[in-house]
Amino acid sequence: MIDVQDLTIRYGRTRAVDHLTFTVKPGLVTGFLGPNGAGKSTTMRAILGLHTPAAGQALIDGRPYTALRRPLHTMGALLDAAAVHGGRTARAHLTWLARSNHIPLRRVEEVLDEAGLHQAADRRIATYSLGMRQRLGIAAALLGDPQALMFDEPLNGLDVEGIRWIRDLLRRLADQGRTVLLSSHLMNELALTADHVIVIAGGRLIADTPVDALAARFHRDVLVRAAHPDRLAEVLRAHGATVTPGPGELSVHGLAPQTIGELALTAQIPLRELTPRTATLEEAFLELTDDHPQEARR
Ligand SMILES: Nc1ncnc2c1ncn2[C@@H]1O[C@H](COP(=O)(O)OP(=O)(O)OP(=O)(O)O)[C@@H](O)[C@H]1O
Repeated sequence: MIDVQDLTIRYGRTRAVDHLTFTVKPGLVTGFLGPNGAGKSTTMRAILGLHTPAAGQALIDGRPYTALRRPLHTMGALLDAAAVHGGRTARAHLTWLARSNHIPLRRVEEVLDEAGLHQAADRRIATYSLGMRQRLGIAAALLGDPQALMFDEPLNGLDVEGIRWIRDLLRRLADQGRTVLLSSHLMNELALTADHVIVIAGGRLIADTPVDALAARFHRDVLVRAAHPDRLAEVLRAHGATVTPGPGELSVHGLAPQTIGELALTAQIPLRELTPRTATLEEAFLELTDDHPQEARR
């Protein structure tokens, strides 16, 4: 469990994170979303104790990261895939990490396998693509077999196969009951990956919701095509709907598709199309951040 409580982080006069509160629960993949500069990386660094908050705190299983006795066994993190020594091989890097954290060396082979890096394990990291570095960073995060995992923009630089790999891995980790938090500025990419999303803009929380509920909340209207649109519009309005006629179609707000169908049947008006329209997650996200223009811009 990751608990962010009233967290405020300043860079000089900029408040990068502003009284932010949320909880990341075990057993779910939680997406951490926000436009560039929203404060995601700053929050993640603060969770790892790399920033001193101006107010509030971030706890992992009830303790600040810096107070964890065996941090790599409790929380694994990938913040910046480029931040590894290019002259080393992946195996040497992981071996050094394992040795310095009292982790059995067999874990090195296990995480190399998990990350699909076995064949490249003895190559210098400098020769790795960004996607391979992401895999190595994830392998390092998994090394201590931690209950909580946090990845900053792990989908960046991955090809289609890499994205599928990471989706499966995150799902497996969550199904094992672990706490999984990953950030992204790309809503639609996360839609297929996350169960729950926390959305921030300008360092403030703007949504903390299951992914499905977010899409449902941005339910738009029902598109209706009918044999007698004018007559149907009258019927629907009489039942409380707001109807906006368009070329050959009606946009209906305020009535469920099922009700519209039943009313049309009763009025003996043949329907040709009845389509509920929801915003894509990307549109929902833009709408959310548009509600907070001053924050999103800052
Ligand atoms: N070292 C720093 N010094 C000063 N300001 C910073 C520093 N790092 C980040 N900021 C500012 O803090 C705010 C939050 O940045 P942060 O990197 O946490 O956002 P983010 O959501 O991770 O965005 P991105 O996806 O672009 O990394 C931004 O306004 C950014 O310009």
